[in-house]
Amino acid sequence: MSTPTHIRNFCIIAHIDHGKSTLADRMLQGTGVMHERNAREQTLDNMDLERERGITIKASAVSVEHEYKGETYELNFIDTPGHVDFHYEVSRALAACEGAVLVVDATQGVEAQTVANLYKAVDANLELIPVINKIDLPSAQPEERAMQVEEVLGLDAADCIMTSAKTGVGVAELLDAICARFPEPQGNPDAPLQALIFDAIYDDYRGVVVYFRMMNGRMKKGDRILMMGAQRTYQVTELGKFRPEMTPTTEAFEAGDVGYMVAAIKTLEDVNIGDTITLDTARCDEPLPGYEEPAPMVYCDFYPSGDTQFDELRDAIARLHVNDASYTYEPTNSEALGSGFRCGFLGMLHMDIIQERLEREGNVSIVQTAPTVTYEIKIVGKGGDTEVIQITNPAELPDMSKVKDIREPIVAAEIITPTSSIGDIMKLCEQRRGVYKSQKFLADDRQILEYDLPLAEIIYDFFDKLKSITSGYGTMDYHVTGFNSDNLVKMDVLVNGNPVEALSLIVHRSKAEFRGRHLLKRLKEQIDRHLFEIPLQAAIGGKIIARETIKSVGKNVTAKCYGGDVSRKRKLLEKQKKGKERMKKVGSVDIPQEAFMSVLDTGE
Ligand SMILES: Nc1nc2c(ncn2[C@@H]2O[C@H](COP(=O)(O)OP(=O)(O)OP(=O)(O)O)[C@@H](O)[C@H]2O)c(=O)[nH]1
Repeated sequence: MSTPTHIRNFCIIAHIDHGKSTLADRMLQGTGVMHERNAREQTLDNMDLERERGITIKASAVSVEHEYKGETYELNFIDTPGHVDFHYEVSRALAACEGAVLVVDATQGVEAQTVANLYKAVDANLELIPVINKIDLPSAQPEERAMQVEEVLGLDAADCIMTSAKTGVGVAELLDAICARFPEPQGNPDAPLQALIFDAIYDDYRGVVVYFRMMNGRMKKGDRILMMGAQRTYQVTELGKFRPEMTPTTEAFEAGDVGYMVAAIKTLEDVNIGDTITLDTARCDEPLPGYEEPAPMVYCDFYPSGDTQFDELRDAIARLHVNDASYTYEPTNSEALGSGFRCGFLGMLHMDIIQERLEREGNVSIVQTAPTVTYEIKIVGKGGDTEVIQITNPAELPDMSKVKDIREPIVAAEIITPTSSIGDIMKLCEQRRGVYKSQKFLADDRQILEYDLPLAEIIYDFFDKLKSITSGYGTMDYHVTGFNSDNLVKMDVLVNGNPVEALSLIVHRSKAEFRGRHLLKRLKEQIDRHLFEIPLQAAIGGKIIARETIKSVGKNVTAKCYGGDVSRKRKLLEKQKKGKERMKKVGSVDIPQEAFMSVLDTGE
């Protein structure tokens, strides 16, 4: 393997869509790993879902060689996601690197996640190279953006490298700067082995494939290794590099190297991202610091639907968890919906992605319930003592006579918006029970607004609202700071007289009636007419606050096609069949998947 003086480990960070993945691809071409002709677009976004959505979900690693001043350097780089839900992936990537390339779109400038990711890199003590990308675009303002990088981020404007990931301009200069400016990895190859697990995937044939960064010592094929957290030993059967496909090597890995390892690991729990690998025979004293466990913010239930059995869903969830340990799951049982899993996610996009990956990669069909946040509940125990419990499901709320206080998670939000939208954004924040903190002028007629907001008020549609108010220019970053009590109540929803726990939610009292009425309207649209009339009711503590009725329908649903149009009739039947695959029966009423998501539309 290369000597540490000629290794550079770095990651690429940026606000979403500023061009990280495209730039990473260009760098692969620039180092001759891929030829332009046969380059598949976005090589590193290798999940189908990533290509379809045009976003990076998982960090991915690649090793390339680059000639600089007549010498060969090995560059190990990790592409990271930009969306706020995937900050956790970014932090993980940073811990395996000495440097970070910070990409800023020359047409957009510094955005909310540019700032957030920069802070993370600085906290991790990484050297930074700022890059102004997309300079080929007519609206690009590279010099102004470089000045903004200096003024807002405190990095030297003169250090910025101007690139176009589209045309390749500046990419060679960037590769040279990486060799020249990023420090070589520290670490002692003669010390006991310490390797950091920064990612893993499950392969049906080879078991868990572990992605790791060597911090100290050496590792080679045949070594008996110990996973320090799990306290399990394994024999390494394959070591390799990402070029960008996994490519086995027979050489030993040394401090500074990045690669993957196969060791016939079939027990998923034995591999924990952030854990330290050492040699079984010459163990290191201490594991590496590892990662801070990310706290899930949003919870929902997954139930098997259609042909999927509970066991199949459990296996799919456990397997995907190896690759993304940031979601949590535990079995749950609902009277109405049967056996399923209560799962926790880092945000709404994360939840969507996991659900879609489970269906695609795990081949299961899922009915998902409405997402909610965690609540802290102060309850009065037996002898009058108070106790605080956390619930992740409104259905778990204890009897209200015992509840002293309901507290909800609060986030500190940083919103970057054009000055022209500032009034409307403030109105939106106030409507969402936000508390104003500060306002700062940024540059080129934009402002940074800081608000404390209840998480429950922003997870659903806040981001869409922000985008539409600012014609797409507003961006936001946030992190949870704590819990606050407020006038919160639980709202139950009854379908045909049966309370459906999966539809109940905790809302602010001042909004309960409005939300209840709106939710029932949406449910009425989503639930098909049955042979009988279905009353829908929203209630707080037994008191009905809103009601709607779904009228009954005759037996033949196709009757409304007036007999004539055969293709339309067929389409309607097909639609019904498809809908049924993702349906849950509550009492005698079929509730489709969409109905469980009705709460996402707050109507505000
Ligand atoms: N004109 C132009 N377009 C670019 C350039 N770099 C990237 N793009 C385009 O910008 C869009 C976003 O690029 P990505 O590479 O997916 O951005 P990203 O930062 O990886 O996005 P996430 O991974 O989702 O955070 C794509 O449509 C790219 O084709 C560039 O230098 N010039």
